[in-house]
Amino acid sequence: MSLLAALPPSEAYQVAGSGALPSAFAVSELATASFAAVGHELGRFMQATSLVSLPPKAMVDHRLASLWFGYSFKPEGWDMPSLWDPIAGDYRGADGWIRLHTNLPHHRKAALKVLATEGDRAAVTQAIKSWSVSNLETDIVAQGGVAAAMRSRAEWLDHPQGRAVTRDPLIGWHGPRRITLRDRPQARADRPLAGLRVLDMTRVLAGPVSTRTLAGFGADVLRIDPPGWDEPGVIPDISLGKRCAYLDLKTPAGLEKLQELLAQADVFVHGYRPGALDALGLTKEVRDTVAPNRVEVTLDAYGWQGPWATRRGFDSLVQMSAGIADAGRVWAGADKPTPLPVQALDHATGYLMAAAVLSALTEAASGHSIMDGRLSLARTAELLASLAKSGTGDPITAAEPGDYASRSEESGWGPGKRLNPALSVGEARMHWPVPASRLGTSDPTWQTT
Ligand SMILES: CC(C)(COP(=O)(O)OP(=O)(O)OC[C@H]1O[C@@H](n2cnc3c(N)ncnc32)[C@H](O)[C@@H]1OP(=O)(O)O)[C@@H](O)C(=O)NCCC(=O)NCCSC(=O)C(=O)O
Repeated sequence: MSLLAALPPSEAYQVAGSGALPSAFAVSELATASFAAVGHELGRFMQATSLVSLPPKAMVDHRLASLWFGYSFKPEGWDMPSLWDPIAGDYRGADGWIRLHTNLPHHRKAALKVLATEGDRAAVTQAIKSWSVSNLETDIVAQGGVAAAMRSRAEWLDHPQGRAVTRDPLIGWHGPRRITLRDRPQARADRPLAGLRVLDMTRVLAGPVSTRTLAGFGADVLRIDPPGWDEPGVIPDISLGKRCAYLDLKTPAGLEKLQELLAQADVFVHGYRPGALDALGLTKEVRDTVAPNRVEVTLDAYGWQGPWATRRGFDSLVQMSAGIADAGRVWAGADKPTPLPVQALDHATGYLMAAAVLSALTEAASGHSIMDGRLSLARTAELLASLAKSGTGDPITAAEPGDYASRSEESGWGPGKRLNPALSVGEARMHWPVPASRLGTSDPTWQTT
């Protein structure tokens, strides 16, 4: 059994272009290598499913790969909503810095409750001044909120959770199973994932990047969210190529419908913290019973062992915890947290999740048993920290008109331009006939038969 364990060696793929996102870390190198991981695994899958006789070499456009780690969509004649809630951000406490993540209403409520303020930014700044940042982090997390104190790399590597993360493999594979893949007569060398049904229960950026990637090679992706859920700052970017439906899994009818969809899915990708799916009635036993032939890949924020294994989290918080924002501060000569220029932990984890799905599909197509794959933002941070910067060429700062497709995309909000794809694998070039659409706008049904 050889399930994906690491980034592919550089001789396994071709790269065009040069440049680097300005950073203390090898962000552009990570971007190119994580696209390459998808391409490499897709090539192997194409061979395993007899779409090609030999795996074609992946071709990654280095500049575009870096740009896709930022925003892929540029609205024409309208503005994207802000990515951040007005209170989200970095604050100085009595003994250091802390970041609050308040984009989701229940996370905002938890933070404001601990700070005992109704809260505009000025009131929150004032309230945090007297707090020890690690006490504040503990109290907000205890209320079901999300926040992270800034730690140095050395502090993180000495922290019980930092130590636990370094014991996690890049992709943890668990629970060997044998599965039988469905025939997909639609699949072709230029659209290798056509007909592949991917059930997507991921949120914000990391998980949704993985399913956007699979859709880019033809997969039928159906995203499920709780009724009313929205992430306005990111959905136009990451709902590309997907259909999005609401289902209330706390009702018997919603749960039954979800199980029906899962039973028909080839792939299940989710970003529910350890235990969160179980609480909704979708335990591993239920998933194995309902959908024994699925491939399953998931992510969490802080890793799969250690005291923070079930902690809620986002890229910008993991950057604070894991010493990335502090190393950026030192590199930039700044007096405040300095994060990566893009949310690289999310994006790299997303592409690696897509590569993990393809790796498991290849094993299954080759008649081997598979396992469920687990990734985390914190483990991806360790991968980033281990990469050397090799960047030559001009800094990659912002996308230019030539980086975008010439034709506009009619998204669910209005027209816009999408970045040109960064990856091709033989005849297969990423593209998305389905434009970005709002959450909850499709029926919870599969498009492909
Ligand atoms: C994404 C999260 C932070 C979201 O946090 P929360 O909304 O607080 O998560 P929870 O799972 O606890 O869900 C909150 C509640 O919603 C309920 N819930 C969830 N889905 C449903 C549906 N479909 N129907 C009904 N109810 C639902 C769930 O049971 C909980 O109920 P109650 O228990 O009754 O309240 C977390 O899930 C997480 O850390 N996931 C792992 C890492 C990850 O994916 N992070 C986002 C990507 S990082 C990223 O993209 C970025 O940084 O940007």
